Amino acid sequence: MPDNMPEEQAHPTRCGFVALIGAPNVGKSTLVNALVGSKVTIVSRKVQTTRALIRGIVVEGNAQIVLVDTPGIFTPKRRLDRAMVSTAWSGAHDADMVCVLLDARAGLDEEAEAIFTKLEAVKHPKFLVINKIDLVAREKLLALAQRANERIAFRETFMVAALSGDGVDDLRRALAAAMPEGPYLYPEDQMSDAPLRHLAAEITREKIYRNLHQELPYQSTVETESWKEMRNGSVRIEQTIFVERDSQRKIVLGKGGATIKAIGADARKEIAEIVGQPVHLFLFVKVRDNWGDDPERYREMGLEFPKE
Ligand SMILES: Nc1nc2c(ncn2[C@@H]2O[C@H](COP(=O)(O)OP(=O)(O)OP(=O)(O)O)[C@@H](O)[C@H]2O)c(=O)[nH]1
Repeated sequence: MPDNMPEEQAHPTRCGFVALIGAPNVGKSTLVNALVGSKVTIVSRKVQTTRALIRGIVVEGNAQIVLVDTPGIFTPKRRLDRAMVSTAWSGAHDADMVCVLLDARAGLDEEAEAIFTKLEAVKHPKFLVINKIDLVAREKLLALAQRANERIAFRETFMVAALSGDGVDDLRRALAAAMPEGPYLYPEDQMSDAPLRHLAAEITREKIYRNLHQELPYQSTVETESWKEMRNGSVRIEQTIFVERDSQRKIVLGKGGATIKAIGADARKEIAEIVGQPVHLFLFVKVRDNWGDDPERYREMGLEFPKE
């Protein structure tokens, strides 16, 4: 580049927020991972695993795209579920644009219809992303894209398979081009602004699901209580797993502590990979009654506490 042409003038940077909206299990977390190219949020076969807004940050060309990975939007029953839903929708209103995800196989089912109805009030530019195209025949995809576009005026429609990365590059480029001009909001090498403590807690939570399958559905939460950098370059992390009943505590501990040991070993390995230093992980299991009604737990998860 010639000296008399500063880079900013030749290529003004772009930066903006993209809210991902979709029914549970549509593949939002997988898509964030595919767009970012590194693991930032948890992928699970079980629905509703994303409790807080975790952002992935993508740099594409001269644009920084901040992805707001919204929790599954569904009919809220419990108080915690209502908090997730309202956080998700406020994310949509705050963003520069909205990516609406549809599961190619599920199509415009009841859940998708409910989301589309709510989307009518969201004025931001919208992309339609039909995911899991590997599972459905082409003609069906085209018909689905057409029907969805008759309901909502999408700016563009993308067909992707987030799991294999098919179509993801096109989507990333289009998102970059759609971002408003402006300076980067995050350092260029940052992939996620989720604090490491929170990420570490999410990793342990994922390992609990992995190790316990159906035994302990959605009644546990994990908090990182302490994070100490040691002089020898390792980090000492203490986490508490909160459950609702003593019977659940016993399940998490397992016979002779076997289950908690396995959870700890899995989590420690993955956290160490992410922080790039040796990790000593200490897990505690505590019973807390009705944590689902405790405002403090919501704040720690980055959610607003719903009034009713
Ligand atoms: N076949 C196929 N499966 C996919 C694809 N993308 C995601 N999945 C699977 O769909 C399931 C749900 O994916 P997630 O990324 O956890 O879904 P989510 O929308 O983030 O779910 P919540 O966090 O619960 O809202 C996982 O088993 C993924 O492996 C895809 O392109 N093709």
